[in-house]
Amino acid sequence: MSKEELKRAAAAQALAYVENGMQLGLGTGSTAKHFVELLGERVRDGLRVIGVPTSEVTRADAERCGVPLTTLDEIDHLDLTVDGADEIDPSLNLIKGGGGALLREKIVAAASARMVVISDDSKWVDTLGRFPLPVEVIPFGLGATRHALAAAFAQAGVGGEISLRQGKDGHAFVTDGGHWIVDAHLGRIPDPPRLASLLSAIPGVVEHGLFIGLAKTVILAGSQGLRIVDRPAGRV
Ligand SMILES: O=C(CO)[C@H](O)[C@H](O)COP(=O)(O)O
Repeated sequence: MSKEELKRAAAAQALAYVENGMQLGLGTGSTAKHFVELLGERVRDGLRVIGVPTSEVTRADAERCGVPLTTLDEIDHLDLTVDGADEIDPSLNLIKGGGGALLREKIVAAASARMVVISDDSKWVDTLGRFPLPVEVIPFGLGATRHALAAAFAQAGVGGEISLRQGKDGHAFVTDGGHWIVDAHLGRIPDPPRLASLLSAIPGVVEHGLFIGLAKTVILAGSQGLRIVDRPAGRV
């Protein structure tokens, strides 16, 4: 199976968690796009759901696929969010934000009773950090924010280069919220919850790509088939 087929297989399995009448968070990225397309097929067959997209790209995909949409202004909670991830560890902590949608993705996941992550099995790692950690920042005061980030990384016992993400036009990549993203090349994050708290305390940081304790279930598709992993009880 190709990587795209694996992603689609994981997305198809996530449909098993969808029930009639549900309010759904719709993730961003190539794997989440498969889910939106498959959900659209079900909607055309009569499934009644309403979705909140986590990015403008996903909004356009969902509209194209005929999935009815709302916002977290009109409703205040979701039953289920289905989203991809860049890395997943055995405690089901995640790195997200490779596609630049981490802020809306985290708001939507936090408003959901359940977050199901769909992925091919290449994203499963023993320790988070090989994938550069995205941090969404306010453009104002970037130098000071970078300095504070470096201090937080040192305090957490990690270190590495911090780079400002660039868009296809060669300028700073701008998120749907009008912010910038820096990617921190840390290699290894031994204590993700501690690093997450340190990053959240920095004024210029809008949000970071560590998703701690949000994913309840991960559906991994690999050459041997599907593996469903639920978060171990009591683990953050
Ligand atoms: O966090 C994300 C976007 O901000 C994506 O879920 C993540 O980057 C995975 O994307 P893909 O499914 O394309 O590998």
